[in-house]
Amino acid sequence: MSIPRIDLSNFDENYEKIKIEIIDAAKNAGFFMIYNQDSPSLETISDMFEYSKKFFDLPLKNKQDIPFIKLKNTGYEYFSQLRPSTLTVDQKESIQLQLHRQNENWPLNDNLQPDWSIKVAAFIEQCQELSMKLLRIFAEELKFPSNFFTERHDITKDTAQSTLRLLHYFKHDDGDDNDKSNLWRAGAHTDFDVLTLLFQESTSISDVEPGYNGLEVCPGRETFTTFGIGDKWTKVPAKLGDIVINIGDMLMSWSDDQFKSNFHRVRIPNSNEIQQDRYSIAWFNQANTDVLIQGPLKKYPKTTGKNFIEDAMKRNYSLIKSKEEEEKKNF
Ligand SMILES: O=C(O)CCC(=O)C(=O)O
Ligand SMILES: [Fe+2]
Repeated sequence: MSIPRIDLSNFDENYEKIKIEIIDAAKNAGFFMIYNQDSPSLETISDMFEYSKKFFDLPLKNKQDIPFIKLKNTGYEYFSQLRPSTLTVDQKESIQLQLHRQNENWPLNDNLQPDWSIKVAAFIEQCQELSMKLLRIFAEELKFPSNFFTERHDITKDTAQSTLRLLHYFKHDDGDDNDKSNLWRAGAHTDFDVLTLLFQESTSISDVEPGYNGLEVCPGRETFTTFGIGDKWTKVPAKLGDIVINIGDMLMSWSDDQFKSNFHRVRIPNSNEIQQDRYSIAWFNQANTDVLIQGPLKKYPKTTGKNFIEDAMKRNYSLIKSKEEEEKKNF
């Protein structure tokens, strides 16, 4: 299966055509790529990767000054994200940033400030604006008012849950001959959120460079409750400027499973491939904590933005526990 690539140029004039392409992609692949959006520009995206690297280049102890707070989904983590699909931790470090927590849990390091926070905040606002343009399409398809999702994703309120995540996957040592067969940059998972915008990096927009690749998606998931993992994976080449969009579990539920939240993963390059660090940036749109979530067909019981995320975390945790038990038995 190929991943649809959708041209967003002249968005207002081409709205109806773009809408058809996006809805088709959301109902089938669950993933698509967009390009030629007004904003963020290629230059802004490329600058964001430099700001991201500036942060990750800080000494570990400085990064750890911004602790990861699970329930707030904010802060810095280092080799700590355990995936139910693999029972191993992702080979990465990442920081999650929310606009309304700028004075609470953002890096204040002198090497970054003053412009780091200003640039990151401006980027968040651009991601938000682009996301709301896309979510209008989903709202209309579900016969909700056009601004339905915009009103429910207010990132200026204290109840906001949307998050920018800067990710850095470490380059593996050539000399390291430990078994990597079950190690992943990001183990297979679906996203909990409504809609994810994922920015990948390449040094040139025309050439795809194998060293930055690794993202793979698995289309064809039927329902978010099964945790079923298919085995046909499609490669999504890294290309600066192509924004990868995926539907998350929250929108799948909100659409009574019409839009598909699909599994994806990031693999470690094989020994015969170029070895290099990988950086990516994700913007996760999540409804405010107090928003009521239920699809037009009422397929699932009504829940709130807060409970939806907490339940997803609990489900993940219990899946890890039951898989660990199973492995112990088989040992
Ligand atoms: O880095 C990537 O390409 C994917 C990241 C991802 O899927 C996630 O953080 O949810
Ligand atoms: Fe993801």
